[in-house]
Amino acid sequence: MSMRDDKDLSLAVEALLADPAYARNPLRQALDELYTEFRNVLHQIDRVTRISDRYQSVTRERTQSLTERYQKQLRQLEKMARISDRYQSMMRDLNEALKEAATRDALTGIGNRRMLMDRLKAETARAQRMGRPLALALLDVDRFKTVNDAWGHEIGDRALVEIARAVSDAVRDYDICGRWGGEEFMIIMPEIGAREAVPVVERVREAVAALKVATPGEPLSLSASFGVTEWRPEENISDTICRADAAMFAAKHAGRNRLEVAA
Ligand SMILES: Nc1nc2c(ncn2[C@@H]2O[C@H](COP(=O)(O)OP(=O)(O)OP(=O)(O)O)[C@@H](O)[C@H]2O)c(=O)[nH]1
Repeated sequence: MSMRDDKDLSLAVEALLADPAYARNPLRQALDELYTEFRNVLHQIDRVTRISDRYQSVTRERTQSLTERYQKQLRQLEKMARISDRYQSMMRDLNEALKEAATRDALTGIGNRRMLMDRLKAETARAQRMGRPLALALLDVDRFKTVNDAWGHEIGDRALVEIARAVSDAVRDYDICGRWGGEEFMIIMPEIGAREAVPVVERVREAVAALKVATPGEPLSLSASFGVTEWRPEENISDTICRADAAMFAAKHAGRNRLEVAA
């Protein structure tokens, strides 16, 4: 029954009940009771409808606010994930830079003593595993104190930079060179023994001797003494280094600008 029918029926029933002509009609009492019951039912339906509407609107609001909160948290999480990604990539770059700084010599730009030690460990392990030889050379610049004394520390530094470049350029692609400390450099030569290392080191010696470092006066010539040896299977790397050092001192005593081999 539509709202309109409902209203018309109510009006009709009320008119019938109010009409004195039907006051004694035996059906009037039953109609009155039925009508009262009908009004009560209508009233209850109305209440239930209003409660249901209110419940629906509360539920809608709650769902909406939950969705909003969820979206907000999602946005915050996305932002945090972006920040974390950026932070991680910064940490990676920083790590790389630190690693680079920790293994590079600040003055000459070639590897430092730490890099040399790392590579020595790796190369001896590899030589041991593959049963291959490994040669090592130590280079000490001759009378370097006189360079500093005559031209000052700055020109001394420039000379070291040029020596580092000359050594790097003269060795083979797969050789490893670095600054061992002060005016000392090391060359690690995988896959060859001391005897085969001689021409390589001789080339390095000639390259250093050919350098002409600019000074306010005459260009400065330099030379270096070399000790060459090879790693013996099973031996500790510090023993190999000691042997190369002793050979280098022998080269100094023999007149400098030369190499000595300790097989
Ligand atoms: N300019 C400069 N000089 C350095 C550096 N590191 C070490 N030296 C200098 O290198 C010189 C090494 O001198 P010595 O060990 O006495 O030996 P040398 O004069 O080279 O003589 P021999 O080794 O006997 O041929 C010292 O004067 C150090 O101050 C550096 O980074 N820059």
